[in-house]
Amino acid sequence: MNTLLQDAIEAGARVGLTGDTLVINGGSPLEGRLEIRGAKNLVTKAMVASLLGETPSVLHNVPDISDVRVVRSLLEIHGVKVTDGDEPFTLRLDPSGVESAHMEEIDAHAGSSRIPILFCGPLLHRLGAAFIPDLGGCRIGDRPIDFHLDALRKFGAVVEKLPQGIKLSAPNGLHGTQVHLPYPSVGATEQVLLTAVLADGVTELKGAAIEPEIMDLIAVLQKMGAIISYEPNRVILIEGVDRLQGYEHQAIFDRNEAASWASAALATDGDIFVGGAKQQDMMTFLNIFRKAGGGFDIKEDGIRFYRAGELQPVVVETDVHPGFMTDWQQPLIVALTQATGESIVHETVYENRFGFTDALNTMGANIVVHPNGLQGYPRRVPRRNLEQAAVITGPTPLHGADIEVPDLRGGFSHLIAALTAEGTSRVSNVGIISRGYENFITKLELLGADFVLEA
Ligand SMILES: CC(=O)N[C@H]1[C@@H](OP(=O)(O)OP(=O)(O)OC[C@H]2O[C@@H](n3ccc(=O)[nH]c3=O)[C@H](O)[C@@H]2O)O[C@H](CO)[C@@H](O)[C@@H]1O
Ligand SMILES: C=C(OP(=O)(O)O)C(=O)O
Repeated sequence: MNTLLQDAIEAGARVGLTGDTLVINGGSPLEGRLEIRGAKNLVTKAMVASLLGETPSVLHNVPDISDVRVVRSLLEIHGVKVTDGDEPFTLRLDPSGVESAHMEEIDAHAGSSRIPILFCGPLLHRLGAAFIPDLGGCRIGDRPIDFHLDALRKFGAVVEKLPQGIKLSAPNGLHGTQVHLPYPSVGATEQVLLTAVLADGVTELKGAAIEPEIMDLIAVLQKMGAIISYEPNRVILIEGVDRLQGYEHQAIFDRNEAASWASAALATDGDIFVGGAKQQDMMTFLNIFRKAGGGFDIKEDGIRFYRAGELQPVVVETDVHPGFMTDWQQPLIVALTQATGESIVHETVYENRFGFTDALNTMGANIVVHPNGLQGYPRRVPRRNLEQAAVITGPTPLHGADIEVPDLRGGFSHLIAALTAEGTSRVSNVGIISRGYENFITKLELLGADFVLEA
């Protein structure tokens, strides 16, 4: 690939363009070394937390992904001065000039990400009012925000639903409260944390999500002066304080990106060293990866992933932490199409997260999706009404096809499928992948992938 073309693709990825098509010649292993940076699912939230401080914050290990650019822009229209730090991959966020944004500027962010909902608490504390545009993020289910709004009302917020979003005010301030989440929602837990830290009094959150990215957000908030304790059985206690300062923090690595490249090594019979990956937060993934025939070497500075033998079928149930994360199943399923026997993936977190398998079937895979889940199978995770299951029967050689990226993780799995398949594939809409995978085009090139960009 020539340099101009490379620059063009990277520029496209930087602005989050969605129209690009990669023409991929598959069938060769991905081999080499790449570095990953901070987690999309922490960095964006830590950026929002900067709104709560009275002094500037400094965030290290920030990836160049489009979700970060969306949050940066939202912070900027609210008067936060966001500048590149002195070191690479560092942002300095100065909230001293926070102000109400103009409606049309906020509107421009409608549908771009799910993070705007987390501006509620911080903006209510800083300005007494907030307007949140309609949310974006991956279309993988209904993705309601009822837990968020119920919790905000308990703190004393008044919520008004408008056609373009929601309007919030807190005429009597925000007060500590008791919240019991019906399901350990990541976003709703973060909503409670970001609201409770400056609320008047103590908040008890039951049924909290405890993903590593949430623990890292708690670390950020503690650095700012918050008092948060994590009790047994998913209970978090937050003692509200009067003021918070800025933080300096190194974001936790992106375990979703690490798991994606690991699955790419497994599917293509490759060998990939993922610099920055850490064992501790990937243990559940590593167990399944090993059972599926993957090998890994844990090093101080990252993890090497490869095939250790014949691929084996596995049964996986996605779950909240410390379970197998829903964002890991799509890339892994591509590898499972090459395993001998029947694998089953029970998707218990979202109700519509197997749409990407249609494209895999057109490439020769044998994947049957059961929209209401599979009854009668022994299960570790209690069944939820929204559950789906995919049965993957392999091995099935994959062949090239024209496919369109539907969402972030499904999109990455399409890339892996095209790289695994014999022949040529046209993968369109790849810009979406830049929401969560920094410079994925450069990384593919580093790993020896054979592809060109079709304008
Ligand atoms: C930006 C970010 O961090 N995204 C992650 C976050 O998404 P997100 O925070 O949106 O996911 P949640 O944990 O909130 O959602 C989990 C489940 O709870 C339901 N729910 C959630 C909120 C609510 O008010 N009502 C409700 O019913 C959802 O529809 C879903 O079925 O956690 C997910 C689960 O680990 C990951 O897949 C996403 O990558
Ligand atoms: C579902 C995801 O992200 P978001 O919540 O930002 O849509 C994801 O990262 O796979």
